[in-house]
Amino acid sequence: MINIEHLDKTYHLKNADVHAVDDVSLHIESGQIYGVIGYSGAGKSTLVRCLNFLEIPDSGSIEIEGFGKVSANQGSLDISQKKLRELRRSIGMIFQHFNLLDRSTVFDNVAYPLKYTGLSKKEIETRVDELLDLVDLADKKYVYPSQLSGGQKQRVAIARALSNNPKVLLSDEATSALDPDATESILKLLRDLNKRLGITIILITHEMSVIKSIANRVAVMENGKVVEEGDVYDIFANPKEEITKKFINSSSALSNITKLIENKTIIPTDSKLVKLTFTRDSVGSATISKISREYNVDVNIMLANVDVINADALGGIIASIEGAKENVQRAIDFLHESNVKVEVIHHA
Ligand SMILES: Nc1ncnc2c1ncn2[C@@H]1O[C@H](COP(=O)(O)OP(=O)(O)OP(=O)(O)O)[C@@H](O)[C@H]1O
Repeated sequence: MINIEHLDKTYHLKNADVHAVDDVSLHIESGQIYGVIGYSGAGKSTLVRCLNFLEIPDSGSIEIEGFGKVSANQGSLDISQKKLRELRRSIGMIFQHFNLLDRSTVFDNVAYPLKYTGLSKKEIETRVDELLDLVDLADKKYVYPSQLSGGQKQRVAIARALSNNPKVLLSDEATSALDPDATESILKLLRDLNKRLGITIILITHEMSVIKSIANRVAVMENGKVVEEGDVYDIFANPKEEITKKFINSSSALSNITKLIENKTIIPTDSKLVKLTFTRDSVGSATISKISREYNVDVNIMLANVDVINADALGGIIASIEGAKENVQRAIDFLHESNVKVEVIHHA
C-alpha cells in the first residue's frame, strides 16, 4: 500500500516558480498496476521521483507499506538516512532511455545494485542468473548494451531494478522509446512480473494505449494536479474531464468521426449521428437490431470498436439513426433504458 497525502513540490527557477506537484493525494493498493498519465510537463516524473525521494517534496507525506509515514517539511524528511536507504532499496525504477552502464556487460549491469549488499560473488551470480531467466535474457549474459535491441535493453533494466526484490517498481515512460512490438513485449513482461511476484507497479506514460493495456487504476495529471482518478474501465467508459476525453480519443478508432463530420455528405437527412457506448451492463444484448425492429428506424454503423480492459469488453459505435423524428427519439430512449450510453454528435 502506498498513501500519498497533500504532496507539494515547487521548483524555484530564476524567472519563475514551477509548481510541478500541486497538492496531490493518492492511494495505491499493493499488487496494483497504477498508471499516471499526463502531457509533457504535467508533473508525472516529479511525482514519481518523490516516491523514492530522488526528489524531496516541499510538504505532504508518503507512506509506503513497511516504512511508516514519511513527512516532508520545507525540503527535509522525518526519516533516518539508514531507513531512507532501505526504503529506496525496496523501490526499483526503470526509465525511458534505460540508463544502463554502456561499458559494462549485461551481467555487470544487473549485478551492480547487489554490490554492497553483503552477498558473496557466488550468491550474486546465482541471483543475476535468476533475474536474467525472469526477463528471458539468459543468453545475453556477457554481451554489452550496444549489442542489444531497445526492448532487450529495457529487459536488462528491469532485471537490474528487481535485483533487491523490491515491493514497488516505478516505470517512467519505459516503453516510450520502443517500437510497437517491443512495447507490447515489455508490457506483457511487466504484467507477468506483477502476477508472479505480486509487485506493485506505478507507471508513468503519455499514451492511453499503455494504460488501457496494463493498468488497473489511473490518475490523470494536468498542471501538477490529479484532475481525475479511478478504475481504468470506469474512466474509459465514463470520462469526466476534457483532458481525459482527449487522451481516450487519442487511443480510439472512433475519433476518426471528426473527419466524417467534416464531410457532411455521409450523414443522411432525417437522422441523428450518435456515439453509443456499451459497458459491462449492455455489451451482451442485441440492442441495435431491437431498435431497428421495434421502432422502425434504420441504423447505419459507421465506426465500431471493442476494447478489452481488465478482461471486460467496452464497445463503442458511431452510427446514424434514421427514421421519423419521434421514432428516432423513442429508439434513443430505449437505448438509454438498456444501459447504453448515448451521445448525440450531430443532427441532420
Ligand atoms: N529539476 C528541475 N528543475 C526545474 N524545473 C523542473 C525540474 N524537473 C521538472 N521541472 C519542471 O516541472 C514541471 C513538471 O515536470 P515533470 O518532468 O515532472 O513533468 P512530466 O509530466 O513528467 O513531463 P515529461 O514527460 O516531459 O517529463 C515542468 O514544468 C518541468 O519543466
